[in-house]
Amino acid sequence: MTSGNPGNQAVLVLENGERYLGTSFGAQGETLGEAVFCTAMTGYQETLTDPSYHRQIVVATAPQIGNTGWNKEDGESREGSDDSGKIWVRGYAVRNPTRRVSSWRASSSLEDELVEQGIVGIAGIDTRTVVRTLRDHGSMRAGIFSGDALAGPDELLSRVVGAPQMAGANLAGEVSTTDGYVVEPDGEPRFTVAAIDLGIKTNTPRMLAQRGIRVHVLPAGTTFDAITDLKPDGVFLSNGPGDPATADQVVDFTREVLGADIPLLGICFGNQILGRALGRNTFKMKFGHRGINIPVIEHATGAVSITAQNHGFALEGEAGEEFATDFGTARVSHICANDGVVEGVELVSGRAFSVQYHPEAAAGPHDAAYLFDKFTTLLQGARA
Ligand SMILES: NC(=O)CC[C@H](N)C(=O)O
Repeated sequence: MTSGNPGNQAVLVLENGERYLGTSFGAQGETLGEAVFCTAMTGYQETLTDPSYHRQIVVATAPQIGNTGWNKEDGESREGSDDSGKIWVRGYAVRNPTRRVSSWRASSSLEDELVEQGIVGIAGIDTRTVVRTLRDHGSMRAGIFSGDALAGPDELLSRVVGAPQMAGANLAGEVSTTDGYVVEPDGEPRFTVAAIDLGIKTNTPRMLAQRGIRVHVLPAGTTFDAITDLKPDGVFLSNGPGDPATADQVVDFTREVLGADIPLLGICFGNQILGRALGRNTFKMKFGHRGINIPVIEHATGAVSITAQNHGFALEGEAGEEFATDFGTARVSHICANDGVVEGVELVSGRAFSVQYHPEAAAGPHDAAYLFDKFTTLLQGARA
């Protein structure tokens, strides 16, 4: 298994007019999205299949990508060709794709999978310079063009600036399950949780099920009345793509959950939703947090977790800040050690909590896995 077509030209065009000439990687054609960078050294399969990356062109800071090929186990999206997960990124920009796959788990190469799923990518560009641009000027719209889509510079730039912005994008409905499904624990279920799929990663229901939870994964747009029929012990709000400021329906839903005193856990988009339900606003970050070694401080204890993250928006707030809500006092529970951005909120009662990072750690460190245990303890306590 080798990466093919190294001779074919491709160009990455940024909204600010910068152009990076490289070779086509994966499918050929045109793709448009928001260019963001991810600093993970491993876990590209999980990154590419994370539905939160919908409409984004990911630039990998790790220079060598593709070493372990593509396998049937690590996909984070349920759909896709065979079981290895649908690729949700809009495009992929890398420095140096590996020429030979080296893993006993690989069923194909990364490039073959990109071709198979029609994902346009680019290789051989100076990704360090692209990342510096995105860091200095912020995430911005971009396009990758190759094959028949290659055209004059002005034409390509006008294609890029004609694409929609990420701010204001309402995307959860585009990635969510339409029918819903159930993930069962191995033994007898101890609890039932209604999980709202705003772009859920496969490992999240898996980690809940490992704790004896029957997980009903439900479409975005599910109403509070619809979940009460399930008599859930708790509600989970998933990660997902797009601008949380557009997610009014699920914010209203969450306020009903909080009003009914049902235990609630949120991850990433789910953290932004809980924050909004508690009366906070979100904002678009300059270039976001995307990687698997981002340090987060728990305000109450000072404990630091190294976390997996992928977000471009955040909640407004300060470390440890307490604020009044319609559901009792809430507080900012976690912040990012790098830049002070809010990384978690909770009701002081303990009934609802959420984090901006990814305890399911796919890929990533397991420092935050205890949060699923904390949720299970909350479900148990709510029954007593
Ligand atoms: N991974 C996520 O859930 C991302 C949430 C949101 N789309 C953001 O970019 O901030």
